[in-house]
Amino acid sequence: MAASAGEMPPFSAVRVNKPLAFANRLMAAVHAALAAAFISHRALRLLSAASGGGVAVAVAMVLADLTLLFLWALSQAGLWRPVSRTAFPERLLAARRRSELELPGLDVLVVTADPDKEPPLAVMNTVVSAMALDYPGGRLGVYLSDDAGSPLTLLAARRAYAFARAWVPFCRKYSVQCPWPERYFAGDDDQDADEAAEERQRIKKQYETFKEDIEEACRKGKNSWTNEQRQEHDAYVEIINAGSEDEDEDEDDETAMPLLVYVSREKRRAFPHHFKAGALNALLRVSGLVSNAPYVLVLDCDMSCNSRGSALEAMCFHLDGSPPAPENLAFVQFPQMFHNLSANDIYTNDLRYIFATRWIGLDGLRGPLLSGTGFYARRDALYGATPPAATSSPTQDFWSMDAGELARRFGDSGDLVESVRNLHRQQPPPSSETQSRRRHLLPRDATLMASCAYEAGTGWGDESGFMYQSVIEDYFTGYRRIFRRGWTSAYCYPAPPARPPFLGSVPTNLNDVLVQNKRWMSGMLAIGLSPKYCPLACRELLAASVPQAMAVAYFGFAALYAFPALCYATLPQLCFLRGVPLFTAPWLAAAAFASSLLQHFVEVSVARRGLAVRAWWNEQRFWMLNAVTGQLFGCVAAVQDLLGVAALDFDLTSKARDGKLYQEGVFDFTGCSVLLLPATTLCVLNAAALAGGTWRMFTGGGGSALSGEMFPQLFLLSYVAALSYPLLEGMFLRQDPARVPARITALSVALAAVVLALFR
Ligand SMILES: O=c1ccn([C@@H]2O[C@H](COP(=O)(O)OP(=O)(O)O[C@H]3O[C@H](CO)[C@@H](O)[C@H](O)[C@H]3O)[C@@H](O)[C@H]2O)c(=O)[nH]1
Ligand SMILES: [Mn+2]
Repeated sequence: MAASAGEMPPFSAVRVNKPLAFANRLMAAVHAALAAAFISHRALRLLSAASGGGVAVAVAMVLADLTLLFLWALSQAGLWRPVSRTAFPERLLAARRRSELELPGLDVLVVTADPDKEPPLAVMNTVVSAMALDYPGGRLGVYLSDDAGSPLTLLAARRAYAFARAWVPFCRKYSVQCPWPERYFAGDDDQDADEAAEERQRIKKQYETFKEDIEEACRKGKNSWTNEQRQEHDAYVEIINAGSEDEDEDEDDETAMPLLVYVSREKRRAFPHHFKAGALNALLRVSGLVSNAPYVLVLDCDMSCNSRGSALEAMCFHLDGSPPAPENLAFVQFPQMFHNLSANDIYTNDLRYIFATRWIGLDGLRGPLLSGTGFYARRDALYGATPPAATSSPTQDFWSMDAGELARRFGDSGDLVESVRNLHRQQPPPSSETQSRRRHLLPRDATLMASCAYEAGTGWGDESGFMYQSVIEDYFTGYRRIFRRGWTSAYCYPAPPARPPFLGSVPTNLNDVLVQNKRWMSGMLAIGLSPKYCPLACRELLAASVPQAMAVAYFGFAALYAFPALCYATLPQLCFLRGVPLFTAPWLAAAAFASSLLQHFVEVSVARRGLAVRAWWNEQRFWMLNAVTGQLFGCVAAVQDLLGVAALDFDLTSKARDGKLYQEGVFDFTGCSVLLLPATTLCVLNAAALAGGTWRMFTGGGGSALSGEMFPQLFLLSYVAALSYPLLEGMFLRQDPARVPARITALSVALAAVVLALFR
């Protein structure tokens, strides 16, 4: 694991995108100046304004604009210094051939929670894809956590192993690019090698049998594992390799089968299970006992490996001790990309804002935020160590800690404590004897590691492992555990048309999307507003990097967009109806608005490598919709959480829908509930105000009505109406079952009427 010495060429390169950095900074300067002028104008008018209702409206608008400016300013950190990185795995491999370095062990942690919402076949595709990564089999372990403890998933895992015994060698032999069987057999690979044709047919048959078996088992097993059993079950750990035919064969490090371990942690209603973070911590412990690899890859069950190369690419950064690999590197993040995106992505599921823009910018500072899945992290960093003097050398913390302190932090399993200490040592590759022991013998404490009581009174979830205080464990862990302690990260973004390293699935109906956003927003706002954790009050983070603190804070406060959105969706409308102008400097308002639209348009187009009008429009629309739904309810939930009224929940997204309407670019309102109500109500209100106010404006309701001062509002209301057209259509024009539910429409009309009557 020696760092690359002077004569070795670096394993990675980094390039700053200077023209883009310049353009971003220029646009930021222009917008900052315009926004400041606009807000000052408004504030000055306010000072000289008459008293009464007008002042309250003006104060609200100034506060709304200040909130927008604040969030906008925080978001600029992620545009400041965009970079792109390249990894050179062939150099790494060459160094390895010259015995200048060893590849460290790698444990892949996959989590699943519900066999109904997360079909086992898809989960097993993820498992198998990870087993087929291009990495020495003797150093690769895949751990699957099944929070439901479902016998179906266990059975599927055993079948998956049997299939992998054919699949993994096949991928190795023919250097298959796509390790994800379902996609590979659907034709996603340049299946050119004629020599492989025969074997491919044979394995395809095996895959089909495997698939049928699992689907059959799912049909038969439906409803046989009750909700009760999902929430209350014992811990169970099984090394799937044990007892398989390869017992004594392939002990060669390179050609060995990777380890596959099934873990179902104990669940009891009386014990909080901390959702995904709790599952990952159980996996960290079990894997610590079994293989204790110094690096881990975390994967959601719906995010499969789509290329075999990511492991070696990640190691190019981790094992390269000298620049340009970042110093104190804790994790290498790969982008989340998705296999079921629609070309007309009406819910902006592609997460362009994060993975194709901000992470590239943050990579030029101290690295992107931890993003839940698709990252290769150092185990010791996740355990809560402080960075060592030199990258890729082990940290000292756990070595110097006394046994009592280690036991307090990690719990009192002597074996686990020993495994933590061992992280300090430069680990030699496991001998074939250890390997074979691992494959067959479950360590003594493995089941204990997955029990409810094990964490009681320890540092798990706070000082060690993934953090529990937020349902957005990735965001919070990245911020507190990693960046605050001085670690950094790197972003490995294979710009299209390069093969996406991982592909996940997106929710395909509006309600699922909003529920997911509400979870993200509430979880992050609970951190932003927390007196203890607020990123802008975190001295260590600010000392490490102010722009990084800004980026972390941006996400911590993003839900606050709900407030300006609510103001802008009601006040200009009500005032327009009465003929009261709100934008008394029309040109300034227009310029500030235009510069913000332009900046957004440039961002989207740069990410998409071409003028992207439709994607830009989709983002404008979804941003507006989400602000008064996911973000608004996120605010409510975060405040309830902070006040201790109701704890935040992790609503799982369903991965089992076909998403036909989403693919066609049609809004699917099925299952939409009260979460959508503010949006539909405001949409009706805006349409009514637009109609009524325009009528008044042109039929001479008041002498000054036609003066230019009303035009900004006329434009704003028209813009909102155009953006919200799918909602109007869904309420009043569509007849299909996926239209807005009738009771939501009725309620929205009634609520809008009440508001109009009250503030007429
Ligand atoms: O109690 C739980 C809840 C969830 N999960 C797993 O967590 C993963 C993510 O859940 P999913 O429903 O797919 O949520 P998403 O909204 O798609 O996840 C995004 O948001 C999460 C934070 O809310 C991040 O952790 C994820 O990486 C990120 O992809 C899945 O594998 C689940 O099986 C568990 O293991 N146990
Ligand atoms: Mn997901």
